[in-house]
Amino acid sequence: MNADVIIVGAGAAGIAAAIELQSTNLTFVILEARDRIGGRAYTDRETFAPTRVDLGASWIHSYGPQNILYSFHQSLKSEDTERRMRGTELCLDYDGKRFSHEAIFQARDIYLQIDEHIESYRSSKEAKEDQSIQQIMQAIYDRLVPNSGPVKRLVDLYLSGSEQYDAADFAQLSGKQWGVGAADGGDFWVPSGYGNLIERIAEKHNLPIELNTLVTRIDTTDPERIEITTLNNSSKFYCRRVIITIPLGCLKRETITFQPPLPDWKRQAIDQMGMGLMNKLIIQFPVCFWNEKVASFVHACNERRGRFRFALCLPPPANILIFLVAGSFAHELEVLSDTETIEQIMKFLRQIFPEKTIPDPIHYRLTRWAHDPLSYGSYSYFSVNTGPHTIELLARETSDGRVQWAGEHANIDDGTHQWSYACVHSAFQSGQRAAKTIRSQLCTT
Ligand SMILES: Cc1cc2nc3c(=O)[nH]c(=O)nc-3n(C[C@H](O)[C@H](O)[C@H](O)COP(=O)(O)OP(=O)(O)OC[C@H]3O[C@@H](n4cnc5c(N)ncnc54)[C@H](O)[C@@H]3O)c2cc1C
Repeated sequence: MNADVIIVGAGAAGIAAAIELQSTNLTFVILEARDRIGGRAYTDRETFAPTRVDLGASWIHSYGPQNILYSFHQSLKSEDTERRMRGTELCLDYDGKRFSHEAIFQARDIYLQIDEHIESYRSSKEAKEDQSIQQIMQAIYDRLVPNSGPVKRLVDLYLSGSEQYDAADFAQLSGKQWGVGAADGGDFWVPSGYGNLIERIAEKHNLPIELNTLVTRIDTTDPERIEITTLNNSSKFYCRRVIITIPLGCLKRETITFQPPLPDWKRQAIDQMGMGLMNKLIIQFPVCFWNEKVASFVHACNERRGRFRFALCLPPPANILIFLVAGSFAHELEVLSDTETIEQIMKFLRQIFPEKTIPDPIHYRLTRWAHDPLSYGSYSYFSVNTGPHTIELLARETSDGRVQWAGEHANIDDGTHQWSYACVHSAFQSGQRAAKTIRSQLCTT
């Protein structure tokens, strides 16, 4: 098959690139390995029906009229009643009790001092060498945080919020990039599912997508045409330009062979940028044994930061708890069986709700994004010695501009406050940018 442009991957980046190409007279097709579109934005409609639950992205970050995905949501939202996640957030100690005001006050103060310390390292010109957040904060942490007790647990809880957001541990995260790329604005929970929204955007545009088509090789040796080999059909695809949107985790594992091999600078950027892990443990109960006005809870623990630290609570009739686990703890859980993980969660729930009789779950779904061969992780993070310059390399074209790169990890910093990475709208923006470049290369008007 021949096309002017082939887009590899039908996640947010691939779909955005295709929509952009529709305004040209170029022929194009998206090749997608899965039997569905959306990639890491995927809504499970079956397990908890009629409730829909996102297994990947669920919030439009920095939402508002400037965010194209929020604009799409507003124009397509017939089935959504607009709402953010409302309700209270509970903050629970390891045994389910509330913290005293005094402990909260003290812990906040210490947390702000640690945060300020990392921030001053980040902005100081002397800090030429990058270090992990763990290294930067160790001394001040040891000095300010008590060895045990509620204040320590609370400080750990506050700190682990950043680890959860970045889907990696402080020992891996770059101190120089602390807070970089976290665009302003609130988070909007897409009630009918972020994956569902992406599907509806694609449907509305009636995009040409070949599902179940795993790309294995991209050959740019011939200057006239690029040859694309797929696993499941003997015929090859030929094109003038290709846009690669497969996840950073797949690029790290070299799931596609490039001929000629990728230049060293590209390979190094792929190797250096971090691929984080965030998993969702979604559990449905026959009854709502928690206060149904509670929208989420955070939990402090004794042993180590960031275990079952955060759960979203969907009220009746859904009766669903969604735990978000990240970093090394998420990796540890991925290798356990479902039964072992559910046992851990039930033990945990019985510990924090000791006065309740908690029934066994009726349905559950546990994601394993690190073992998914079409993502190998959840989303990118700045590891030590990486930064926006690494994203610029990840996004930079190869093969004389015939190969364009997009995806959540390849959204170039445009110098505005709107810039972001590692999220659905960064993927979308990167796809638009790649397609615009091809339009400027191949179209005269
Ligand atoms: C648990 C979790 C929670 C998240 N929460 C949020 C959130 O609340 N808000 C937010 O904005 N972001 C969130 N994210 C991140 C967000 O989901 C991603 O940044 C975004 O969806 C990435 O889009 P993409 O197009 O770059 O990649 P993908 O969506 O991964 O698309 C790439 C596509 O390429 C396909 N592919 C891979 N290899 C091949 C191949 N060889 N041949 C053909 N096709 C291939 C894949 O199947 C996939 O469909 C979350 C992610 C996870 C996992």
